[in-house]
Amino acid sequence: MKTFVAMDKQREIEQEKQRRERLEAEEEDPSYRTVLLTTFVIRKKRCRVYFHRGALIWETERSPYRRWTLSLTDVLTASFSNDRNSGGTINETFRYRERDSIGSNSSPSTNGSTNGALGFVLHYAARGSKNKLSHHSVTMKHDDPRQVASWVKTLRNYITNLRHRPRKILLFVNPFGGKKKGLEIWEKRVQPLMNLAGVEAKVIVTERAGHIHDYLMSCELGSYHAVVCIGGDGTFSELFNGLISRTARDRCIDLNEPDVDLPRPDIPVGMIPSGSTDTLAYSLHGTTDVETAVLHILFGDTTGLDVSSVHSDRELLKIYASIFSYGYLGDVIRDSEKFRWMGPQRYDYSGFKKIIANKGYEGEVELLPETVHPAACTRCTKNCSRCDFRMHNADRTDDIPNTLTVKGKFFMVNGANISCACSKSPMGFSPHCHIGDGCVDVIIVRHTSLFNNIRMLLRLTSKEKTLYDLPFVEVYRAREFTFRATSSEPSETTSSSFESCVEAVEASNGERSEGSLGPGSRLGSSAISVWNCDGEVVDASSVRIRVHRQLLKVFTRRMQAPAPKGTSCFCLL
Ligand SMILES: Nc1ncnc2c1ncn2[C@@H]1O[C@H](COP(=O)(O)OP(=O)(O)OP(=O)(O)O)[C@@H](O)[C@H]1O
Repeated sequence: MKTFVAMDKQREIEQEKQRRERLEAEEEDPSYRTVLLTTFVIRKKRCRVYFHRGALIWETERSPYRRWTLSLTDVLTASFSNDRNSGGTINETFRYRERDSIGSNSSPSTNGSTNGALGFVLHYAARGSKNKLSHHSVTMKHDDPRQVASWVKTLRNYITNLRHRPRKILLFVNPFGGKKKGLEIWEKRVQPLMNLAGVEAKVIVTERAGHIHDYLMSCELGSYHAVVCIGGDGTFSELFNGLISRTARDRCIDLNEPDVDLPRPDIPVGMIPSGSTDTLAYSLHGTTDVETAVLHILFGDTTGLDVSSVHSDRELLKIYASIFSYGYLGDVIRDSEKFRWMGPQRYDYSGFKKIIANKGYEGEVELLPETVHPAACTRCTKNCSRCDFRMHNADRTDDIPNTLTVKGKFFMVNGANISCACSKSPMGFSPHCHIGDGCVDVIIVRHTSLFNNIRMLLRLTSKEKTLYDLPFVEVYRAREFTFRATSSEPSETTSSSFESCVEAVEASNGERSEGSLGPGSRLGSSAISVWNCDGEVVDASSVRIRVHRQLLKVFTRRMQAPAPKGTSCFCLL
C-alpha cells in the first residue's frame, strides 16, 4: 500500500516537473505566443477562427452557435488552396485516399506557393471508433490572400517547431509477409501521407530474411530521425534486433555476455502493420489500421517499450518485444512455416493440428516473481501510471521475495512482454501486461486434457474473459526467468495418431514433415519443443530471459478511451 502511495506522489511530482518544463519551452518559442484572429468561411458558414497557444478554436458567427477546438499536435500540415470552385460546396472534409492529388509533389498542398490563394487547407487527424485515427482536411476561405498567407506561415512555423516529429525516415518494406501487400501499402497508403507531411523517406524493399539486420549493421544512421518498417512482427523484430546489435557494436558492448545491459538505441522506431497477426501494432495502438500507425509516426509521440533478451549458456539468441513461447505456440510457428502459401490462415491450420495433438513438454521454470499478481494491476493504456513510474525509478529489489521454481509437464510456457492482443484475441495472453514496466508476464499452461485446451482457446478469443483464473494456468510477473527442458521420455510424446495421419497426407502432397528430419534430430523429436520468438522459430532447450526496461522508443500515442460524442471535428459543422 505504502509503495502505491509513494508511486502516486512520485508520479505527481514528475508530472508537475514535466508540465513546468513544457511551459518554459513554450514560453521561449515565439510561434507559441502568436495570436491570430480572422473570420473565415468554412463549409458555407462564417466562422471566427482563433489561433493561440498551440490550439485552433473556431466558432460560428451566427446561430446555431457552435465552437470547436483542435490542437496543432493533431495537425499534419496547412497548405494553400487555389481551388476557387470548391467554394460552392465548402464542405472539404474528405478522406485522403478519395483525392488522388494529395501527396503528389505538384499538389497545391505541398508546393509552398501562395499564388494569391483565397484559402488554405488544414490537414489533421481525428479519432474514430476502435482507437483508429484517420486523416481529414478542411478548407478555410478568405477574400484577402495576405490573411491566408499569414495563417499558413504561422501554422507551418508552429508545426516545424514540433521537434519530436520525424522529418527524415529510414523505411524498410517487407513485400513478403502477411498477405504480401507491403509494397502496395507503401505506395497507396503510406507514401501519400508522408509526402503530405513533408517527410523524406529512404525506402529499402527487403529481398530476403536478414536483409534489415545486415543493412542496419552497415548503413549511415546519423541523418535519420526514425527507423520504420512496413511488415509484421517478424520484420519489426529484425529491425530492433539489428538496431540494438548496431548500437552494441558502435559502443563496443558484447551482447553474448549473459548479464549484459543491452544498449539503448538513440533513434526511435516505428511499425506499420502488414503482417499476419501484427500483435505489436494491436497491443500498442489498439488497432492494426495502417493509417493510424502512419499518423502515430508522423506525429512523433513515442513511448518506452520493454524488450527481453534470450540467452543460452553461451550466447545471445534473440531479443524479443512481444512473446517468447515454448510448446504449443512453438510447434505452431514451426509447422506453419511450411504453409506460408496459405497466408495468415496457416496459423489456424497448424493451430488446429497442434491443439488436437495435445503434446506436453517436461520442463522447469525458475523466476523472480513480483508480489503483485498481474490481474491485480491496471491495464496499460495511454499515460499508464505504472510505466511512467518505472521509467523514472530504479528497480527495487526489496519487493521481490525468493526465487520460485515451477516444474512439470507443460502445454506451453510463455514470457509476454506486451498483452499480445490481436484481432483474433482482443484481450491477448495477458491483458494486464505493461509495455514499459520492466517486467514480463510468465504464463504457464500445464499439460492437461484436450477439453481444457479448447477452453483455453475460447478464453483467448473472448472480449472479456482472461486466462488468469483457469485452474491449469499460472501467471507470474517477473523481471527475468529461466527455462530448462527436462524431457527424457520421447515415447510419451511422439506424434499422436491424428497428427501422424495428417503428416502422412501432407507428405504425399509434398509438404516437409517435422519428422522427416530423421531419427535423432532434435527438431524431429516431439519430446522437446522449440520457441516462438515474435513469430520466428528459436531452437534452444535451456534459456535465460531478462527484461530491459523501455529500451526502445517506439512511435505510438497508445490506445485511448473512446472519444466522447461531439468532440472537435470539422465534419460536424
Ligand atoms: N523478400 C523477402 N523474402 C523472404 N523473406 C523475407 C523477405 N523480406 C523479409 N523477409 C522475412 O519474412 C519474415 C516474415 O515476415 P513478417 O513477420 O513481417 O510477416 P508474417 O510472419 O506474415 O507476419 P506476423 O509476424 O505479424 O505474423 C521475416 O522474418 C523477414 O525476415
